[in-house]
Amino acid sequence: MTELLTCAQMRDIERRAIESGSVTGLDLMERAGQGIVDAIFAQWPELLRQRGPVPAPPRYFRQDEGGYFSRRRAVVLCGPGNNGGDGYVVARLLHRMGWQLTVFGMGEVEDMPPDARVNRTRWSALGPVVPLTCDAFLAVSSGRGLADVYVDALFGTGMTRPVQGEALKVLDVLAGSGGDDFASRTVAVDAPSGLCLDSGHVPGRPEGYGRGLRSVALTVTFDSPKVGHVIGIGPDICGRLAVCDIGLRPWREFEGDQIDPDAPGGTMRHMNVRLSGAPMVREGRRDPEDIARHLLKRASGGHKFDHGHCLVVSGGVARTGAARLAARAALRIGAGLVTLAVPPDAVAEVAAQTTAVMVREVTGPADLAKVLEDRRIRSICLGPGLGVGARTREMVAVALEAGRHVVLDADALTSFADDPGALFALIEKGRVVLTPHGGEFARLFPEIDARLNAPRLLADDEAWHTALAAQGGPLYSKVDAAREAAASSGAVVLLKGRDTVIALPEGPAAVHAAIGARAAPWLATAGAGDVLAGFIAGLMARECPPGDAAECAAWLHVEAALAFGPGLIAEDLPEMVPQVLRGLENGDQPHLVGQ
Ligand SMILES: NC(=O)C1=CN([C@@H]2O[C@H](COP(=O)(O)OP(=O)(O)OC[C@H]3O[C@@H](n4cnc5c(N)ncnc54)[C@H](OP(=O)(O)O)[C@@H]3O)[C@@H](O)[C@H]2O)[C@@H](O)CC1
Ligand SMILES: [K+]
Repeated sequence: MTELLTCAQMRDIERRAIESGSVTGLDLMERAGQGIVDAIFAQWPELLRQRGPVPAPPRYFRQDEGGYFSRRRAVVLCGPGNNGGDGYVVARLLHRMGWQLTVFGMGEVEDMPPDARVNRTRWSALGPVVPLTCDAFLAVSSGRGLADVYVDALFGTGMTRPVQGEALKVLDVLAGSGGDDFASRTVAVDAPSGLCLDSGHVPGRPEGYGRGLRSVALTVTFDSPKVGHVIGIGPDICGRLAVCDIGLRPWREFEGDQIDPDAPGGTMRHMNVRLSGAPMVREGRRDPEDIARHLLKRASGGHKFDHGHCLVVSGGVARTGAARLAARAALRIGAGLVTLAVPPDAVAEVAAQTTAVMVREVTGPADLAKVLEDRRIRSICLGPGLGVGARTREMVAVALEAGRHVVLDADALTSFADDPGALFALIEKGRVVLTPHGGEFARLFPEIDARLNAPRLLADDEAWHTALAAQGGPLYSKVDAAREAAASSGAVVLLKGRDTVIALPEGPAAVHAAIGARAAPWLATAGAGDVLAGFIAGLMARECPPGDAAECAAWLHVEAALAFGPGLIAEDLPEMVPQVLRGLENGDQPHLVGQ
């Protein structure tokens, strides 16, 4: 589990650190620059070796700095802010190693923030700063061939608006629009410039720069990944993500697990955005892996009802497959008992295809209410294959009014498209999980969805967002959207995708990013969502709180898919659960994003 930070949170940590007097902004910038250089040599160790006979050092090379002269060449693009400041440090450190540098700069030195200004001035004592233009950039490559490394230090967490002008032209070329492969030699400082590290979008360029999604080789960020590295197109354009510790740990200790709604945006939030599947960096809410481990501990000698009874409501004849998948998933995740509530005409169909799952004939809402008089039923799953319409709405109402833990998926969500407020009015906080995909989310939360998909609309819940609104950024993110949806509905919202976001009505959110070593593209298969809903229902039957159940289910879903591999169909997912749990028991490492 890794904590993700927003840009405002990162700035806040930096401010606290500097205000403490223990560290200066210059120290942090030096550490950042050194971290980038270290990451470059970790990525390309061959660059540490000398290439060919060593030529005469250029005029500005200073032996007294202890360097040696190398044939290695780097082009460093420095922006007008502290991201650029990091770039100037990198240039100086590589120069000290004898590298030949071409350094491009934006803006005037006197307009730069103080630490960046110091480092630009330090660099200027060693070599020129070439004003950044596309022609100048192209001239360097066409004259001398590609450099060994390109450092993109134009904009980082301070990116406030779409990139334009010469910087945009250069970023397009860097991303390969001219046919040259700069990207595989590019290291991005904090972010590929132009990427909004809060939303994972590139303002004004939904497909990124160049000819479409093109990843840099390496992105080096500081202290923690930012939200934008793992959602939206962030994972597509960041390449390998290296996280560099610049000694800020002591200033990121903060209290509580709640968002203070009145706090200015920069105020720290505890574990409010987490990335599942990466190494855990701090204690907080339970990790999905820990929850899954806990599942292994079935009370010995316990009765099946001790592990919860889960009810899955099925659709009619020829539409029972989805509910059967969900029921199987609930059973595999360890619910003691799973019952399928089936309309009379479909009983024979379901009975013929299930064994361990029980079948109960349920004619309609009144009958469902009767079944729910059995207090041993702890959780209910409605939606998969249920059909869209009034009957489903009534069944959902009965389930929600029964005071159990409920997961609503698919048709149970779409049935309320005309009147989502009617659904939200029935939701008791702390008991319900909604699992929409993008389309279902749009039906239930049309206004939030419009903001999410409007390319330049802003989150307005935070002061800094408001302040930046005048300048056009940052973008409203999927995390913002899921949070707002959870707050307005009172339910845990699991907004599906490769970057699944799970938001609790109280504010905390987690991102489950199926990227890197956790990428499981074969999980996009019919019925996979039904299985996810079943996992959540099964976990809630086992008294897992809804937020934990949603996180653990999302994690297990991907673990199961990874354990099976390509060729997976939805039926395989529940069957992989024992293997995944066995792996946890044996202490096997789960798949980590960073691998
Ligand atoms: N926080 C930390 O702990 C540490 C942070 N560190 C580093 O600092 C970086 C953040 O620095 P930062 O805040 O100065 O922002 P940065 O990304 O340089 O951009 C701001 C400049 O760009 C400009 N600008 C923005 N958008 C633009 C556009 N589209 N087109 C044109 N101009 C645009 C903007 O202009 P303005 O909006 O003010 O007019 C301003 O001049 C962070 O990513 C990391 O690398 C490290 O040193 C380690 C410690
Ligand atoms: K950058």
